[in-house]
Amino acid sequence: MDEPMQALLAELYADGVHHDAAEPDRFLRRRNLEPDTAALLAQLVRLVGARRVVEIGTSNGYSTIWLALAARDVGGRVVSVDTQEWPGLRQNLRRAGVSVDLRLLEAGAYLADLPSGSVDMLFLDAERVEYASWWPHPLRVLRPGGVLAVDNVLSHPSEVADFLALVAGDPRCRSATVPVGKGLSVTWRGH
Ligand SMILES: C[S@@+](CC[C@H](N)C(=O)[O-])C[C@H]1O[C@@H](n2cnc3c(N)ncnc32)[C@H](O)[C@@H]1O
Repeated sequence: MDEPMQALLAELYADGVHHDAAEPDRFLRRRNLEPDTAALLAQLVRLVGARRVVEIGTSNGYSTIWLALAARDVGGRVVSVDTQEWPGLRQNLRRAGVSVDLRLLEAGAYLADLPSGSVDMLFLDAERVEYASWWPHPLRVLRPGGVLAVDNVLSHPSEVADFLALVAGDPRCRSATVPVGKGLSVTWRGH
């Protein structure tokens, strides 16, 4: 990544931390991904060669930019889903020079409508307690060999426990928790 892009991402992240510290309402905080987690996620996109990347939880586009840069490296694209469009989102994507397919939808409904096996990498970063209610679609939409990544599994274990138990109960899944940022669960979906 070149220096101007590194500087833009550092600026967005610092601005988000500053914004969130002054915002008492959790639902109005940007809650951007930690930079180390974002870097790992982006590298997974490249390693997997994930051309069809879906992100659940766009916020103002911080993690989306990381994912879109990586997807572009492997000739892919990102669809990012959120129930609302956050101030500054389109401007941030424009500044980063990335093109992303934005969907203003409830994620459970979006995933339920996707064809089976149509996604190479799915990243969940939304309201964690809702994930289990989206089952089986988060796994169904992944192609064999695809990857499911879930943030906050160490910071909010009880909120993701039901969902991770569903994943663990599927014999096709091989999962690992990476102690980066707030804890990233990474699952490989086998055949
Ligand atoms: C933690 S923030 C996402 C942060 C973002 N990934 C980043 O790193 O910049 C969570 C986002 O999920 C969205 N969200 C919450 N529940 C959702 C749902 N059911 N469907 C789609 N988006 C949802 C919220 O509006 C919010 O923007």
